[in-house]
Amino acid sequence: AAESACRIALGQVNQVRPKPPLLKILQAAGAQGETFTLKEVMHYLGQYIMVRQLYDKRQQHMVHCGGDQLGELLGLESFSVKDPSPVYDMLKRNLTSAAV
Ligand SMILES: C[C@@H](c1ccc(Cl)cc1)n1cnc(-c2ccccc2)c1-c1c(C(=O)NCCN2CCN(C3CCCCC3)CC2)[nH]c2cc(Cl)ccc12
Repeated sequence: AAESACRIALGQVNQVRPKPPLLKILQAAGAQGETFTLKEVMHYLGQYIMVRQLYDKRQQHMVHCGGDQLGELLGLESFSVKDPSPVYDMLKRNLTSAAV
């Protein structure tokens, strides 16, 4: 109890550890370190899409990731940011809890 309270105090909880293929993508978007909050993972994935210009300039909610490492991880050619489920499924496969 004391230790978990300490972790909460230090903001250690809800950190996740991306697996290597996902970590590489986050680092390409400027991420430092090996554990992140889910919010940070989403931020860096968004940055990655922007930097790699993977979003459709005309339909800006569409992401065309076929041929990119992101598409490999998602197992998709394209997806809409309006339907985050494929991204959450990918994160379930590529994040481990860093709590321990
Ligand atoms: C709600 C949020 C979201 C977040 C998670 C999910 Cl699974 C879906 C949706 N979202 C809404 N549009 C986007 C987006 C759209 C196009 C290009 C880049 C990001 C995002 C994404 C963010 C993000 O951190 N978003 C901050 C504000 N965004 C507004 C859109 N802005 C751009 C839109 C295209 C034109 C340039 C600005 C960038 C900042 N992170 C993501 C990561 C992925 Cl795997 C997919 C999409 C996003």
